[in-house]
Amino acid sequence: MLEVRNLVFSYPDQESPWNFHFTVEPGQCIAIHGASGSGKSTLMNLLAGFLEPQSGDILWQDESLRQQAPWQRPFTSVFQEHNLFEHLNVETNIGLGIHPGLKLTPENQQAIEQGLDSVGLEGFGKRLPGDLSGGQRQRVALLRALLRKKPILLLDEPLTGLDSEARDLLRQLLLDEKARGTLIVLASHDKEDRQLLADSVHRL
Ligand SMILES: Nc1ncnc2c1ncn2[C@@H]1O[C@H](COP(=O)(O)OP(=O)(O)OP(=O)(O)O)[C@@H](O)[C@H]1O
Repeated sequence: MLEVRNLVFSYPDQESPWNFHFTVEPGQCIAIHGASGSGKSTLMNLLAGFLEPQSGDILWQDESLRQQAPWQRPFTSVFQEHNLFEHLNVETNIGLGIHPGLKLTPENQQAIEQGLDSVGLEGFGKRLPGDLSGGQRQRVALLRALLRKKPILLLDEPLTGLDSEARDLLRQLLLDEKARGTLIVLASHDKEDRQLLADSVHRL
């Protein structure tokens, strides 16, 4: 279980701090719902370890993550910026997610190829991110996150701006991922995404 226990955080000069508190089981999706500026991305950054809370704790399988660096935590994330390396092709960007030293096995290579097919990007492996559309970059970032095989996916508006075909494809991919036991924390403005994917909603 993922337990976010009274996680208190405020930016300097902020009047009232956030206090995030919820639990989620493996294989379930919690949607983080709130107006623009309500703190969804802030919560994602606290979970991922990019921001330090003032108090409270994050527990995964009863173990505190507070002292763990971002790379040690059980999360993989797709944030709005996508963070693709512009000078490296799609395959290499995804490969770096699987193995930071790019020591990829033939099985890894095959998973990348099959993964590109599954997100509708067959044959795009050798392209540079600059030669992709926004929606295609988004799919590469999501595939990279999925292939890292971490137990928890942090998704900040992962399907925004995609056409309906790509959206349906990725929604199904996320449902499959849940069925495999992956826990998903999803920040989304989209009501349909929340209805389709989420088992619970945390309102900010
Ligand atoms: N580094 C920062 N320093 C001070 N205030 C910040 C900082 N980053 C974000 N904020 C403020 O914190 C609030 C929450 O921001 P956050 O990005 O978490 O909201 P959000 O719910 O993800 O919004 P959106 O839906 O528009 O992406 C906003 O009022 C924002 O201006």
